Amino acid sequence: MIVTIDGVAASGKSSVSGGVARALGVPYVSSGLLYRAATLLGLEARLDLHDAPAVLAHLQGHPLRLEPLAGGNRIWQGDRELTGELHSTRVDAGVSVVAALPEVRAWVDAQLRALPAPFVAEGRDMGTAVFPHAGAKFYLTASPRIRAQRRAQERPEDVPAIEAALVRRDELDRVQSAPAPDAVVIDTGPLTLDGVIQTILAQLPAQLTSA
Ligand SMILES: Nc1ncnc2c1ncn2[C@@H]1O[C@H](COP(=O)(O)OP(=O)(O)O)[C@@H](O)[C@H]1O
Ligand SMILES: Nc1ccn([C@@H]2O[C@H](COP(=O)(O)OP(=O)(O)O)[C@@H](O)[C@H]2O)c(=O)n1
Repeated sequence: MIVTIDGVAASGKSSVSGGVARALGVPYVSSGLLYRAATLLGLEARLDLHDAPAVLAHLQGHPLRLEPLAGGNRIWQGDRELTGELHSTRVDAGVSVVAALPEVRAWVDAQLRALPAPFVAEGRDMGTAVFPHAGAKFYLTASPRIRAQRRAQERPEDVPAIEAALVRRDELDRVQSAPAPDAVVIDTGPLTLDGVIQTILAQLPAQLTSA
């Protein structure tokens, strides 16, 4: 059983996926961490992030391991844990460039498809490209201002700067970030985190919640 939760930047995907996954007793899978880790490695190696062969060769030489736990995902390169370094402003600024490289997307998709189900998968294209046969699909939205206000709790910049960066990233991510035709779209703006989680749980097919 796979449930997909896609959506725009800072719409609540990872917090909501964690809550849904805990309620179902399964792990969640944060696909964005793989793109973020690929970006961090590329920045550290001073690669041109537009250079697909260079980024891919570097990834193949420095394999990443995603640990999809219900309580929060962790990601490793060899013995080094990268998780705490992935939500910086510099990774935010570079990640959409790396995520636009088809070779990197194919590499990430292969990592994700190798994970053992059941799980909740969150990202941009979980319900469209990666797991089109998922048992239930959701897509989260909220206005840029609300998302920036939420993210301001986690970043040093002020709300207008965060909002501008989110809008720019939404634009760069637009190609791979569209709701699946069979996804339920949820505007999280007027809802609490728990409200979003309960909305999703209430819409899951009975066979998923009893599995
Ligand atoms: N519906 C909501 N109401 C209030 N805060 C929320 C809601 N959803 C998410 N948040 C908060 O917004 C921030 C961004 O959420 P996060 O799960 O990291 O989003 P994403 O994975 O889409 O980037 C977190 O601080 C989270 O607690
Ligand atoms: N399935 C995915 C997940 C993330 N991404 C890319 O990775 C970036 C970071 O995604 P994320 O989900 O960790 O971060 P937020 O957008 O939630 O801040 C996105 O801006 C996309 O460029 C993607 O292209 N496809």
